[in-house]
Amino acid sequence: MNQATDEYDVVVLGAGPVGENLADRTRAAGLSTVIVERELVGGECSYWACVPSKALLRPVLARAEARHVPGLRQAVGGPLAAADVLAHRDEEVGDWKDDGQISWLESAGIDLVRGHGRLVGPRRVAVTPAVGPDGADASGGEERILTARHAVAVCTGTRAALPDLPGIAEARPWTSREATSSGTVPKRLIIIGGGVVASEMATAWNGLGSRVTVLVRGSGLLGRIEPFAGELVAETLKEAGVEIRTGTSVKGLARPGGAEGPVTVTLESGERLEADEVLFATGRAPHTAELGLETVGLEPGGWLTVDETCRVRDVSDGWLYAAGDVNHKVLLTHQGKYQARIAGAAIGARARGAERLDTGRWGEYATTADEAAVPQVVFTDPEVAAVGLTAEQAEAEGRNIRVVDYDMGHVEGAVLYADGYRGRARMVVDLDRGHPIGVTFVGPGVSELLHSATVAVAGEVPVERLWHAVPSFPTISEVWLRLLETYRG
Ligand SMILES: Cc1cc2nc3c(=O)[nH]c(=O)nc-3n(C[C@H](O)[C@H](O)[C@H](O)COP(=O)(O)OP(=O)(O)OC[C@H]3O[C@@H](n4cnc5c(N)ncnc54)[C@H](O)[C@@H]3O)c2cc1C
Ligand SMILES: NC(=O)c1ccc[n+]([C@@H]2O[C@H](COP(=O)([O-])OP(=O)(O)OC[C@H]3O[C@@H](n4cnc5c(N)ncnc54)[C@H](O)[C@@H]3O)[C@@H](O)[C@H]2O)c1
Repeated sequence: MNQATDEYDVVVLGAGPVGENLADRTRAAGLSTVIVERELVGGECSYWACVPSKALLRPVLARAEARHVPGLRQAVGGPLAAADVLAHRDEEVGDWKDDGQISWLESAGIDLVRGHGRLVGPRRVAVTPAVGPDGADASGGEERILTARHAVAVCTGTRAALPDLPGIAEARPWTSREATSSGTVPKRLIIIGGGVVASEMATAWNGLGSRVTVLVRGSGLLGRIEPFAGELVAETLKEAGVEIRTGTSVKGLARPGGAEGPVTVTLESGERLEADEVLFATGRAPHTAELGLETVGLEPGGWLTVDETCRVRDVSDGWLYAAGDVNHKVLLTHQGKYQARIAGAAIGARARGAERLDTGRWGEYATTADEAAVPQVVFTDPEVAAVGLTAEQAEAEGRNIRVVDYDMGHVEGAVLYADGYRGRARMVVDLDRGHPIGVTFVGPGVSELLHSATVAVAGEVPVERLWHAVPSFPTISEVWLRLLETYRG
């Protein structure tokens, strides 16, 4: 194999949203930057995760809301036009082609090398030909060595983690990839898992016409969020016809009739369930097994542990960074992009010779929000929007807290938004610090409310000052006023 060598200031591995943002920031800092991608520029998020899932969910949620608006509900009683929804999803992912993203890379002055990248010693990356999504060798056939004067940033993301169950390979289960890219609606779909992917995909495919059964190992949905959120989502899913079985474990799978035949799932109890497809929504595993980590003294296959600037710990000279899903701090696109902005700026500052960076709490070069103020919207019916700590997490940290709950069905803006509005809000206040450290909303239309809570939590806005942040009448945001009134008594 031929070998070509190129030198850059920064080499970024993985062109998902995080790699793209990191490369953008190092370019903005005046550093020559190359990005290596083995599949599609734009990453999992653009083609098999955030974007297609939300394209599938939008009509489902819009219809659910419209069904609660008097005068409108009669117009939206029928089924969704599934073929149109799937076609729109295909458009949103650019038919799984990355031309648009490539022109953006060019406009930003970032070089692209297609292929599988792996470390071959400190500051050195080998890129080997990768098979592109259309089956073609996408790298031009030669191995390239890229050397980095200042930094290598690993932004290689994750893949779906599958449990080791008898028959799982032969059963060819769906992962998040098939669940977000399927061109047909299965008649019967079993979903294994009770987290975010399971809840969103149950909402989407049930809305598109599948008969959905969700098998949850634990006691309910959305275990990392305030319990009332998962409870209301489960209640609404059940009302929409989804079967949810909690405390249920799977012990094996089979697809005896081959690819076209149904799949059988055997439960620990011995009961067998049949479906046309089975989706495993059982978490993520990092893309670090074939990254050459052993050549720089790190264990391959695990999550990369980083400091507050996203610099990988235990690598001498501090030239290796890891941002986004791969460092396991927070598996969310917006938070990975936040890490990318901070890591990119830190790489730039260090390349300019800065000796001490402000990495203190909320400092310019510290990813403090990863610990204190992570926002997340779950696009279920109803939506869930949460930032910061749950009451349980705050108590586990030993915080002196007060928890304030409010039934959003009593907020005039919510009453006008949807007939029979069901929703709840919770604010967790740190009594020693005097500001909210966690806020959770569940209810129709709450996603756009979340940023107000994120500003309050990240800004550490005192409760007394929030009293002067007047929400408009009659919006759902008046829930803030009700929470504050309840807090004050
Ligand atoms: C179904 C689903 C829905 C989601 N919805 C949301 C949502 O609504 N909002 C949200 O914030 N988050 C959502 N997420 C999470 C989100 O997708 C991830 O947090 C995000 O994609 C992480 O970005 P990343 O750039 O770190 O990794 P990725 O998006 O995974 O990108 C990594 C890139 O690196 C490439 N790569 C890997 N190894 C190599 C290598 N050795 N050489 C070259 N290239 C390599 C991959 O091909 C890929 O393009 C969702 C996840 C799933 C599964
Ligand atoms: N809207 C959003 O923000 C959004 C949407 C989708 C995904 N995501 C992100 O993607 C990540 C992955 O989502 P996910 O739902 O796959 O993971 P998750 O960690 O949220 O949930 C995994 C679920 O699978 C269960 N599970 C794990 N192993 C199992 C097994 N062997 N058998 C049965 N159940 C098992 C867990 O108990 C849990 O309920 C999340 O961290 C999430 O932040 C975000």
